[in-house]
Amino acid sequence: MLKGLGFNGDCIGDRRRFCGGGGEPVTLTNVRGLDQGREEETILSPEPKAITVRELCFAYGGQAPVLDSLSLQVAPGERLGIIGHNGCGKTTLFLLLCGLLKPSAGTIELWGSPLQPGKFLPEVGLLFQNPTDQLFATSVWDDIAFGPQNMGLSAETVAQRVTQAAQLTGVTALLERLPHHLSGGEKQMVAIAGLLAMAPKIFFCDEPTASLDIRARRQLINFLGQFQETLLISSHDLEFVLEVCDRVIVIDQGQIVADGGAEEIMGNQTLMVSHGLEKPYSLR
Ligand SMILES: Nc1ncnc2c1ncn2[C@@H]1O[C@H](COP(=O)(O)OP(=O)(O)OP(=O)(O)O)[C@@H](O)[C@H]1O
Repeated sequence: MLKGLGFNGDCIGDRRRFCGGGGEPVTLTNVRGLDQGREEETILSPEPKAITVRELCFAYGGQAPVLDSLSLQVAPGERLGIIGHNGCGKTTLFLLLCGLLKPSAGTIELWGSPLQPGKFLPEVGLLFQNPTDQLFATSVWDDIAFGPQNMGLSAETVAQRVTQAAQLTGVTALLERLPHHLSGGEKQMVAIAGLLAMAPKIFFCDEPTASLDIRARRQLINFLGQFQETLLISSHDLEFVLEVCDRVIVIDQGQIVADGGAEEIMGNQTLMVSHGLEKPYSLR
């Protein structure tokens, strides 16, 4: 869970600066396909991991470590579910991976380059647990446009990005509305549209189904099912994780205690219970 943005002085900068994106048009299916330079590089040399974390440690303001020598690799295009009991450090890990928190020790690389905490990350999108944390403009259009505008794109390109992102997330009819008058599910889809408008290459979703009803949850599953970039989802909605993610890690006591196929990990009753989790109903 996100405990506000006052991270005892460990938090770096403004969240909107980090909900960045790449330079490509917004589509669910062709974002990587459009990136021909990267395809050519792939032929010449193996593509670096999207995320490489080595011995990552973090503690909030002199408290006990939340993350304790955690190491992780995520391949480009992988869909990784992050599960664990309340307070195990899932949100903290996302904030570190976005450069919003600075590690106490250890290293983080995105596509083979060291992450510099506090630096603008044009290709990383973080969907906050509470969509209200992400919306602040006086119209949905302005909210979705905020990111592309801050990337220095032309007014025409910004308008295109807003239109495309709104279509992809099904919020076109809401574009003139006040974000704070929307329902929880509508806010969530608008927040996603705002991130997509920046064409992120890595998308972190923190508890994305928390405020969604069954229909909106299904819409999100369908949506993320088509998303082709690297996707990391932290959630207590294990059925959701099962549907969207291929791989799952379990975090406990600051470390990854299990890592494998989603069904393999979440179907293991002993493992799940021993880390304060329950086997999803559909795997019983
Ligand atoms: N700003 C903060 N200052 C001090 N401690 C914090 C802060 N934010 C989180 N914590 C603590 O760090 C630990 C990890 O919190 P975090 O939100 O990362 O866990 P989580 O796995 O996302 O939890 P949940 O499943 O409940 O959302 C918790 O013990 C929490 O109380």
